Amino acid sequence: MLDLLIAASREGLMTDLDIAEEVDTFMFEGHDTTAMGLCFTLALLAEHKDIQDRVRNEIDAAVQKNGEKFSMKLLQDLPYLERCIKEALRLYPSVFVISRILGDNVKLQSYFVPAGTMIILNIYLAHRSSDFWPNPEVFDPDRFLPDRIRNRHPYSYIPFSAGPRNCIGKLLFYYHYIIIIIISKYINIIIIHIKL
Ligand code: HEM
Repeated sequence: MLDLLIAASREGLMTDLDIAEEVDTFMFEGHDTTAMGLCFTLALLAEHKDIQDRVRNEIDAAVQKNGEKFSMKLLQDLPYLERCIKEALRLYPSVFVISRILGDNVKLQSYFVPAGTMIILNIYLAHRSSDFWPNPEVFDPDRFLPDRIRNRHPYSYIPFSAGPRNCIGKLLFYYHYIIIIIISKYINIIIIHIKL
């Protein structure tokens, strides 16, 4: 990736500042988000032993079904784990606020918001709003069962933002998580409370 950016700069297509901004985007949008989300997912599994056991059983069954081979097919055959990851990102969205500057005037119910206004979108609050989520504070992966998401507001769950500038890494992160959780299946995930 860096090689491509440097090659583009040699052709005069990018400045050093452009390259620094791209590196910054990938370090923070790509690395920090994934690392934080994974920590929260593992912490939630540690706190909910019953759910952790169900994940472990699902992985065991899928590994056996796939002839003990670790393949893309195996990674796509773990619907309960997928729901756990989605639910962890609902409770702890790694990017909890985003902002936009309005290009046009917007009418929001009785509010008129003029072009040029900076809008702050609080993803954390949307994900914990009881308008969209019954018992919003509870870790319940089955909220993401197909028949329970069918009528959900399309913007009530936006850990990867939405629209043209949404996250380009939203599938890549998923496979990182699954692989790490499959590996950690072989250990018991527990939380150690350290008193400082
Ligand atoms: C749990 C993991 C991740 C979360 C929660 C996440 C979340 C987000 C969010 C909310 C945005 C939109 C920011 C905005 O609208 O202002 C975004 C953008 C972006 N993400 Fe991710 N991300 C994750 C993983 C990744 C990974 C693994 C990569 C890279 C491989 C990545 C690369 C990017 C890039 C380049 C953008 C900017 C897209 C643009 O501005 O057009 N993200 N991400």
